[in-house]
Amino acid sequence: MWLQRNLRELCMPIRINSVPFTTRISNEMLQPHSHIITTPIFYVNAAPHLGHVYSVLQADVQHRYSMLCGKKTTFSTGTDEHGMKVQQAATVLGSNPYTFCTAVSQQFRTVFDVLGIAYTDFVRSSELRHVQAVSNFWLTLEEKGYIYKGIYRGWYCISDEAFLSEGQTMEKTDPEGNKIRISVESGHQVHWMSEENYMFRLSSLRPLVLRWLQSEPLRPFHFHRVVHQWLEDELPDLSVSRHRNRLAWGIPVPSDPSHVIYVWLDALVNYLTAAGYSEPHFVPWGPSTHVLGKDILRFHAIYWPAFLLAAGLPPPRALLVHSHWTCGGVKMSKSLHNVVDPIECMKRYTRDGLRYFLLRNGAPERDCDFNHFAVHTLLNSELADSLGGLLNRCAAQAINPKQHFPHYHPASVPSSAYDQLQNLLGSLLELPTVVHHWVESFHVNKALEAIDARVRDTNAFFQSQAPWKLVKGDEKDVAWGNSVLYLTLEAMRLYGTLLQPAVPGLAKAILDRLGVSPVHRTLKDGHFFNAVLGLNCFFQGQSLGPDIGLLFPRLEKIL
Ligand SMILES: Nc1ncnc2c1ncn2[C@@H]1O[C@H](COP(=O)(O)OP(=O)(O)OP(=O)(O)O)[C@@H](O)[C@H]1O
Repeated sequence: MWLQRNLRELCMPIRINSVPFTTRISNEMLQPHSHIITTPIFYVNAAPHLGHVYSVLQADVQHRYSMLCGKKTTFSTGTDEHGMKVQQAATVLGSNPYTFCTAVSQQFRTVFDVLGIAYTDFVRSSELRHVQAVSNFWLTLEEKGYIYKGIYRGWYCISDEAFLSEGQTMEKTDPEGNKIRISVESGHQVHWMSEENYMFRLSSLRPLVLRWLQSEPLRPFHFHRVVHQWLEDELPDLSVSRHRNRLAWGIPVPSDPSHVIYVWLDALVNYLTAAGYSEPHFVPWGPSTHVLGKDILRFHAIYWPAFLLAAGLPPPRALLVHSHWTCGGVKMSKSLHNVVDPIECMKRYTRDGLRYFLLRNGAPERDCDFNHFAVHTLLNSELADSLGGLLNRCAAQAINPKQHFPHYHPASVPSSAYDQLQNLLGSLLELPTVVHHWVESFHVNKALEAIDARVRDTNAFFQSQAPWKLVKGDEKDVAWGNSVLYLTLEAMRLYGTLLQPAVPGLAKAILDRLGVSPVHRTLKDGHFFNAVLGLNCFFQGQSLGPDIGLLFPRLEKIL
């Protein structure tokens, strides 16, 4: 009775960090929206590093989390293969651009596969379907009167493939003592450009882009303010082609092959390519969620919605923006050669170890420095000791000789355990909603932090109730000992379910060890803590799966 009454109270809406949550799994979480999740296509001027892997990993979590909620999502990534930087990199190697791109694109694909990225489409911007999509998109913009021929005079940054106003550049003295101009944002050198090319009427779209921004598509919200500020500054029309004499490696303007299409217009359309834009019966695309680094915010938050609105297509539903991984405080970057190799990291920490570290330590609104000591400390503490330790303790042969989910006995709860049990259950019942809130707001780090905190609480509960002693006691003690085991196994089942998007391999190992069938691994079909809630719980009495040994062996000290 006590527990039933208190659980009713526990199911009331509660507030955490002043964010209102309703407990348990709400219908809103399980709406079967169908939408597309994307990463930017990655520029193939050199092999992938940890920063790229982080971007694609964040998108992978969004995709896998949508599936966990029973939603239909597609997830596209790929490689951006046109432009001056690729042309130059291929020339240096004496290769032709396409051969060069094929090799580097394959490197990206291999890293993503090894990392377990569950993309449903991989777009190469050199593919025919993409070339067709870009050509069709250009023709639509032209038909709707958004393209005209004009003279572009201004600064251009080859490294960022970006046009910059005077105010976005500054003067600097290079190490040889020469005065050069650089981009304020990226620090890369800019050059003066004056040439006739095709222009896009970006300035006329400012009101529509501002209206779209009112729907607050940017997460975290901090980036909304940044974009709003940009839109208040001058917004000149955008040069969207280069003369073929200067850049040959690109998609030709359909009506004028002496020009190639601006690489960012080309690259952004990959999202439409993945949605089938070049197919004859393209159905206007549904809600789109783009994951991107803050360095390419302007292209995604101003140019991309403007292009879409001009073409009569819906602008993105959400832009999930992350910050950068740094090495010694400097952005990890191909051109600076200060990169960390993701394959080496996976050899050292395992695939899920690396996934967990990046997702748990990377924060969307601030840069994060990579160092091996931090990886060791985190993985040993949270995966090996805390999560792995808890699984071992509640599933161990010695304490659970029948190797099953014992029955829960409501009447067995001793009064000395009321408060701890009530607090633990309260936080466990609300955990799916807490995780949902953080994943939706693009704070996967905080979702993992919340799970880790509950794992620690469960360990503390297990330690203080000492079921290994209870199961050897009298009938009442045995009933409570079994209830403690049931609660801990259920908590573990909840963690295994919620961890699937972030660390699919470890989560699978947990759920396999608990004997959870594949159909009960979604949020909808989890039915967590039913026995405590007075509902039918078919996990009671069910056998555990085979022993898996250590979930995550402790890492040796770094020498
Ligand atoms: N250090 C990083 N941390 C997080 N994400 C990154 C990092 N570097 C790149 N990315 C992500 O990958 C995308 C593509 O990056 P890009 O190819 O420009 O990498 P880069 O190493 O900075 O290259 P370059 O040195 O040639 O400018 C970025 O827009 C961003 O989303």
